[in-house]
Order: sequence, then C-alpha cells, then structure tokens
Amino acid sequence: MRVVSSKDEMRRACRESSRPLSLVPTMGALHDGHLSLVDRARSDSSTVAVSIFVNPTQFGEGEDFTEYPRDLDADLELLQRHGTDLVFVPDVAEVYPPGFDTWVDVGPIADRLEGAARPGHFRGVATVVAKLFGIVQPDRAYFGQKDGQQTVVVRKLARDLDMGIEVVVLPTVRESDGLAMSSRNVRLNPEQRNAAAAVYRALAAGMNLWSSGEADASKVRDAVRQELEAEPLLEVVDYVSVASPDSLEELDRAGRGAMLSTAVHLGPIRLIDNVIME
Ligand SMILES: Nc1ncnc2c1ncn2[C@@H]1O[C@H](COP(=O)(O)OP(=O)(O)OP(=O)(O)O)[C@@H](O)[C@H]1O
Ligand SMILES: CC(C)(CO)[C@@H](O)C(=O)[O-]
Ligand code: BAL
Repeated sequence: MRVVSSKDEMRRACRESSRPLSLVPTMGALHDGHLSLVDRARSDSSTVAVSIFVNPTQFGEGEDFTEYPRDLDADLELLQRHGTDLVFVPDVAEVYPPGFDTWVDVGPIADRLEGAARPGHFRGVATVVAKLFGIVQPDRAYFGQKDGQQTVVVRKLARDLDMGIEVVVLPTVRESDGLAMSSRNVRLNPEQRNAAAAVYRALAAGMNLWSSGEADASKVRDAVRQELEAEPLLEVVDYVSVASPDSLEELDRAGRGAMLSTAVHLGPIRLIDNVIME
C-alpha cells in the first residue's frame, strides 16, 4: 500500500496503475461503513484508491471542523488490511493552494435539506469531489447511502460535467440497534449513544406507516417527528422530509423510490439518516 500526500505524485501513481481504478473518498476516522465501500471497490477493480481529507470548505462557521475525529494511524492499518493500493492524504494547502478560486455549484438540489441547514456545504463537497476526481481520474467512485443527498449531488456533478466516472452508491451500514455508523458517533456519551437509536426507529416508524398503505407524506413525516420528539435528548430536529429522489423536492404523496430523511442535534453532534421507500 502506498501513501501519498502530493497531488502530482497521486496523479502519476494513478496513471501508472492498472484499470479499472476505483476511488473511495472519505474524511477518515474509518468504520465498517467506509470499509464496506473499500471492500466492494476491491472486488470490482484492479486498483483501489482511498482519499482521507477533512475538507474545510464543506464546514460552515461554528461547525465541527476542528473537533472532527481524526486517527490516521488506525485508518492506514485498516486500509492495508482491506487491500487498498493507494491512499491519498493531502493537507489543506495542497488541495487549496493560494489563489484557488474556482467553485462547483450544482444548482437548487444543493439548497434543500442538508444544504438549507448547512449553507455552502454542498458547494464545498462538490468542489472537493471534482478535484479528487480530477487528480485520481477513477473509472468508478463509491459513496454511502447514509449521506443520501450527497449521492444525488455527486451523481449530478459527474453527469453534468461529463466526467465519465461511474458513481456507485452502497447501502448504509448500521449498528445492531439501527444507528447508522458515522465517524462522529464516537463523540456521543453512553446516554446520548442510547438516545441516538431513536433516529432510525423514527424512520422505521414512518416506513411502517407507508408500508401499511398511508401515502399522505405529511402523515408519514408526522409519524417520524412524533417518534423523534419522544426522545428527550434529541434537542432539535432540523427537518423530516419525504422527497423526490432526483430533485429532492418535498412530495405530497409518498411513492416508491422517495427518500425519507431526517437530521437531528444530539449532544455535541448532528446526526443524519435516511431510508428509501421501497
Ligand atoms: N454507515 C455508513 N454506511 C455506508 N457508507 C457510509 C457510512 N458512513 C459513511 N459512509 C460513506 O463513507 C464515505 C465517507 O464518509 P465520511 O468520511 O464523511 O464518514 P461519515 O462516517 O459519514 O462521517 P460523518 O457522518 O461524521 O460525516 C461517504 O460516501 C459516506 O456516505
Ligand atoms: C465525499 C466527501 C469525502 C467529500 O469531502 C465527504 O463529504 C464525505 O466523507 O462524505
Ligand atoms: N459525510 C458528510 C460529511 C460532512 O458531514 O461534512
């Protein structure tokens, strides 16, 4: 496994690698969710590249960029064990050198849901993903359904800018109580960690109502909200949404393929999760 921090060296290493080459972009502090992406990339490709970069431009003022969990040594050990060929670990100045001034804006889908709660977030995500795609030039790139809106943004970015990269989205890996794995979960104390299970429980309640024949999206949203509000440690619910999987616009009727999603604040972190109605 080769660990590279310079863009030029990474570009060269990728050009010299055998194809197909797959990229798994991450912000590190790796868990089984990330490793499911690496494992699938490994079985699909000849070369597996993983990037680890906590991208400052997708964090807003007052968000947790500084507190975001980081553990490079543990990450490298896991990646080695999972058969990674190339790891890209640039620093901020390497990715955003002085004079950097070009931004990727994917349009209105970036302003809804997570974009409304975190203004500018998807401009930062789309820009860094476009840069990673440009440096690595992978055949495929792997993303998790946990960041549901991000998968829509990245698919659109790759399509609109004719990048010729296949975007592969894999299911959310969950803890035994349903909590979606996330690097930020390590910041929860034991009580908060228990309370966090309410997020998936609430989405499951919404799904159950829909599966039993209730197609009115506002009733599905109410069922989710009621379950979230029953957990006193979940202080703020940013949104509960039943949205079209392409435009991410809110739906009146909850149909097959719609994304049921939520974001809540719990102790020091914000949790997001979603399920696709099928
Ligand atoms: N539980 C999970 N199951 C599947 N994929 C996941 C999971 N968690 C993260 N991923 C995916 O891994 C990639 C890198 O995500 P990232 O490094 O931000 O991890 P994270 O755990 O989502 O962190 P955080 O939730 O704290 O932002 C993204 O494509 C993300 O969707
Ligand atoms: C895609 C990504 C690596 C871009 O910084 C990040 O948003 C993430 O880890 O989901
Ligand atoms: N996985 C999403 C990265 C973020 O929260 O900024």
